[in-house]
Amino acid sequence: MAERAGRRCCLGWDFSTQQVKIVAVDAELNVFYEDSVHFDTDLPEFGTQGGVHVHKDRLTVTSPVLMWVQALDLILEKMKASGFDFSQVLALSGAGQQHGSVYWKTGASLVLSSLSPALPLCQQLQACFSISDCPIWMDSSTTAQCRQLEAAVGGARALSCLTGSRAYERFTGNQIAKLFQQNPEAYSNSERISLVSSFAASLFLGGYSPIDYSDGSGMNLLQIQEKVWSQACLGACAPDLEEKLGSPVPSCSVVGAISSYYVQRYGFLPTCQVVAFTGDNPASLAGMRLEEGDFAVSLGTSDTLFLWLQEPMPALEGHIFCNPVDVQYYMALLCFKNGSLIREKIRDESASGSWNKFSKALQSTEMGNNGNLGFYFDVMEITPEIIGRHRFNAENIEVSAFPGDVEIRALIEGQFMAKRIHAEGLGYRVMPKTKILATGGASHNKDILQVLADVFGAPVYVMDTSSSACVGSAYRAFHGLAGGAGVAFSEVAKSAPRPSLAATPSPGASQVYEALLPRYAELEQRILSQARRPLE
Ligand SMILES: Nc1ncnc2c1ncn2[C@@H]1O[C@H](COP(=O)(O)OP(=O)(O)O)[C@@H](O)[C@H]1O
Ligand SMILES: O=C(CO)[C@@H](O)[C@H](O)COP(=O)(O)O
Repeated sequence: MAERAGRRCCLGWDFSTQQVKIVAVDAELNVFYEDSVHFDTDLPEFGTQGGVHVHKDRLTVTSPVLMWVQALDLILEKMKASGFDFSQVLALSGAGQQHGSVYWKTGASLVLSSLSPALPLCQQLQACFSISDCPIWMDSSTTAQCRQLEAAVGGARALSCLTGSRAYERFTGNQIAKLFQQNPEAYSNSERISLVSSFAASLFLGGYSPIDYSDGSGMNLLQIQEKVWSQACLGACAPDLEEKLGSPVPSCSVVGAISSYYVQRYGFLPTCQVVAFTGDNPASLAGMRLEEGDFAVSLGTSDTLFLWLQEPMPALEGHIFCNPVDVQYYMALLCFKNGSLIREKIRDESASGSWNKFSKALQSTEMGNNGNLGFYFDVMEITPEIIGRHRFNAENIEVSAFPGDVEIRALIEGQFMAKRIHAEGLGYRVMPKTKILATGGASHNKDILQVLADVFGAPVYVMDTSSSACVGSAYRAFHGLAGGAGVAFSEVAKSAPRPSLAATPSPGASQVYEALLPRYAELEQRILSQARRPLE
């Protein structure tokens, strides 16, 4: 997309699972530049599928750290080639896929702070990481470490009250504990441990960026009320961890000025400020300017559902994070691992790989799918912990297959019923004024959004760009620049374009789903109890 000269702007980055994306947002909060680098297709030499490597045990999932570095080189070169005027950038911020961790080798900070503008980052940072493949949010290999952490702090509920979540396999503290137990040398050779978000900020700073409170809440290490690392959790995970993490900071903090590397190589001004990076879901909350009572549904690689919370309500399911735009508040989040990738698989199997045909199947089938329901968890789901595909006919009898169109509707209805049931299980209710704000790649698909509106019985809104994490990051950069905590984020973002209406509930939807939702919940329980039985 061509740059328009002379626009003062902030940049918003997103280092997500499948790609690195960027937007430039001008002072009137209009997006005027968008770009992305897709890991699988633009950097095939790393051999990722969906941006990740799934290991032989099917539980360990990693991404190469140098792929993220090279993606940044590539996207900056693309911007430069398009004539983007970096001297107009006042500040930048960004987001990262949550929970993933990067291990900087002893001595790396020296390399980071003395980068030569003549060379790309990836050439200079090659030897800077004590492990080349970083654990990411899809990893579920740390069950033993989760149980150890919960035991150390008095159980799952105690951990949830302290850190906002019971122990989850993908949460960074448990991943660090696994690294320390299995590869103590790599752990002790790491002078700093970053989240993907703070790692990306560090690349821009030319020095280590602190972890922000909101993304830091996804580690099982941060006391979300006091906003300090929990000594009990640190101690249970690995020795000397506090110094490797650095102190956490409010999400709206300016963490420094951009490194001279970017000034000399790309023409940024040395005054360009870097505002703390955060998690992609918190950044989306900022981008969608979520209000209390609204539900946000992100349909990216993962599906997530999140909302703004006044008070933390820790539970044994779901997560409470510190709020990324107002340090007094919180956000609740549910994560569903089988999101876009299973939609793609069913599209390939039942709609010849075409989103168009997938949509036609949704259009040609009835709400409620004549009573046919499905659960599609090709990888171990997070919410709830189920694996496998399970299909039921209107008599609740498990069947082995559905016709293609029925399969597609069963998948999409099932995905949204699960979201509503689990959100309601935590006490969050759809009210008459509830809006659903949808984002992520699949929010391009109006027919998927129609099912979302029908299942929730609420209107669905979308932003002009499906990359609300990038847009939210740019808004957060303006917020940090304006003074951060001393200024209301809503004031800074007030002129931002409003989301537009994409779908309203169809007539009769509430009757159909009021009948179907309890059935879905019962069948989910049935699958869960069958899965548990062999262990008992
Ligand atoms: N028209 C569409 N209908 C449904 N899903 C789509 C459509 N276009 C893109 N997607 C999905 O969007 C996903 C990428 O979403 P995105 O939010 O960019 O991911 P992430 O930020 O996790 O890298 C792809 O995996 C793809 O399945
Ligand atoms: O694990 C979570 C949230 O807890 C995921 O939502 C990750 O943050 C990945 O995000 P996407 O790349 O799917 O947007």
